[in-house]
Amino acid sequence: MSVRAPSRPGFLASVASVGEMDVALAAGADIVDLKNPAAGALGAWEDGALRAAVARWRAGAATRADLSATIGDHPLATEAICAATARTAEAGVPLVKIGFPLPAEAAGDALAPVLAGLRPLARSTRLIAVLFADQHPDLSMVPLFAEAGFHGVMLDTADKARGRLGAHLGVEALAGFVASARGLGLLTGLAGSLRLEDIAILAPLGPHYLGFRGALCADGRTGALDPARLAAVRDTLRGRAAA
Ligand SMILES: O=C[C@H](O)COP(=O)(O)O
Repeated sequence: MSVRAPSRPGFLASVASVGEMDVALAAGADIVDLKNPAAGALGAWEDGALRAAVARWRAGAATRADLSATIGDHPLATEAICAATARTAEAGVPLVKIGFPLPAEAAGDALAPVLAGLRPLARSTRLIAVLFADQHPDLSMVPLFAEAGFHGVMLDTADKARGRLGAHLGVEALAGFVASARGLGLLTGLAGSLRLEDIAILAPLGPHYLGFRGALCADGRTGALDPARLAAVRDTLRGRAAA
């Protein structure tokens, strides 16, 4: 599966409710990401809300925005990850984001059964692996996700109190991650308490999208979305392309 290289990074906005989904769509987000920030880095929505959001998104099919959802924070255990992924996919979410706590010191063997369990789901739903920059991730494992049929891979941070993406991985490491994932035909994303000023640093690395939550809220990532902040991120991303 190959993913076209971007002329500019797209705008992923994480939203906590159907109302916020509407706000993000109106603001021109490229991917609206259903996530419960109060329940953790990759906090999941309840089934009913997921299905309502999917129905609303489908009804507004004129929008070119894509729809993703996170499955919740889970340990690297096959049963828990596969069940949560299946639940999210069955709700009709087209892009499902799955967190993999993959510290470099962890045995690669721990990943194999999880990927084997997810492989059938990857045939019908676009799966995105999320690695956590603040957990010393083993980025050499990225090809394993491509081999398992994943659509994409992204970096985020697990502990939002421990600084932004750039506090954990330098530009060189991030550039290497993006280049190697793109080379494998994967959709690539970067996130992790990003602020407006991170866009100028990260956009030139060529990720397909940059993901935001905290920077879009007036009172922190568990607060409400602020349309003015959404517009500022959108405009900065677009201005970058025009430059
Ligand atoms: O997927 C993107 C995340 O929701 C980013 O959240 P954050 O900006 O609060 O780290």
